[in-house]
Amino acid sequence: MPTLSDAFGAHPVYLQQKHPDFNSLQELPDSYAWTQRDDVYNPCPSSPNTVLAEENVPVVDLKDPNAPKLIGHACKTWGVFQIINHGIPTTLLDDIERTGNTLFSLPPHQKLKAARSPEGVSGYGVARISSFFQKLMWSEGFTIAGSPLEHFRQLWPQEYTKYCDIVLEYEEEMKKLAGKLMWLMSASLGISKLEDIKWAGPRGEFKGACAALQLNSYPTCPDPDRAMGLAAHTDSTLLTILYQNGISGLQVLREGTGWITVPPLPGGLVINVGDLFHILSNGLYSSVLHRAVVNRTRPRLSVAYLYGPPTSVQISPHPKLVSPSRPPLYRAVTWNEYLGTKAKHFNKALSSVQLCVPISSNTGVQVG
Ligand SMILES: C=C1C[C@]23C[C@@]1(O)CC[C@H]2[C@@]12CCC[C@@](C)(C(=O)O1)[C@H]2[C@@H]3C(=O)O
Ligand SMILES: O=C(O)CCC(=O)C(=O)O
Ligand SMILES: [Fe+2]
Repeated sequence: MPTLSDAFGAHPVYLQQKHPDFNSLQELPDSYAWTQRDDVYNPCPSSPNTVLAEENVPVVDLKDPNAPKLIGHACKTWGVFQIINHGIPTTLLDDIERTGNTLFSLPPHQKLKAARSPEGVSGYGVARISSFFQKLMWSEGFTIAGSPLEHFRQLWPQEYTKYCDIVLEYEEEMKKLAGKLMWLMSASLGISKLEDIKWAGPRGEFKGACAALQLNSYPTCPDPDRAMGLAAHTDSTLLTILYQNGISGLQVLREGTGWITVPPLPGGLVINVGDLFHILSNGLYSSVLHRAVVNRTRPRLSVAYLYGPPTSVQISPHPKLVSPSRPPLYRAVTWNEYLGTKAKHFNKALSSVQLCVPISSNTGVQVG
């Protein structure tokens, strides 16, 4: 079976790998100064700025007996929600945060020893989506797909096993949580039997699921209003579980309203609906457009667990969500194929696999 690491072989991304030492800059270099024109994929250019939210991203307590219903409503109306009481130990969240902080605090030459290659997925570098923009983003990232061992050995020749263990434990816990969320989100669409999702396996544990871990660092910025931490995008995943340290920066686009900040909650995790779940739900749940902004005084760190199916499993609109009045809106794709599409078309990837668009929510369709 192909691995996530094979996804970009056909679509290498050549990026400037050398970052300035962010902390030494007193002024924002022009190459990092974004104007509205640079934010080409922002669908909301007339209100590019944050809206003081009258509405907040829903928060769901996983111990609440009403959680399945609340999750369904959040997915349908927002495409994103936060969870609390999810069972991930705070100590593990602290450990992964410390791992990220230690990694990004290493000297630039050390981090570059673990640089991501143009054809690769894993390693240190600028955001993969940078190639779609003229301006640079005020962030650095480290992607882990498969074992982090070789890269971590380069970063920390003495103590790499300690950090590997933390990453492995974090991935294991995230995988279990992602499986639970998959059932909660699917059940809210009426997909709740084991045989409804074949790749979930005989016990419904989604054992073959694939995932990547993305550590994002957003250093303090001398001119945050003109900088961009991570430009607007949707994740290509089924779902993403995002941990943010105590510092704000994540924003989601609320249709008709604008960019809304998702405040970090102590011990909370943000769940994004990704493009593959959008396809699976036949468009009933939309993947959420999100971005990260930066600030002048407090360095921010986020850790995204990007969760998807086994790379060669075809994801298509679920038969239970398809009817004569609502034919399949998307063609079947594997995650690997879709990552390739995303590497080529970026935010137009979803529409590039669209077969037709609904004219209204319940009636007919229009061929796209
Ligand atoms: C599995 C993956 C999803 C991702 C590409 C990747 O191979 C690993 C990094 C992921 C990430 C994180 C930042 C935003 C994003 C769009 C990107 O450029 O790299 C996502 C990718 C994605 O979801 O498509
Ligand atoms: O840093 C954040 O809040 C967002 C990160 C993100 O969107 C990603 O890693 O895909
Ligand atoms: Fe994202």
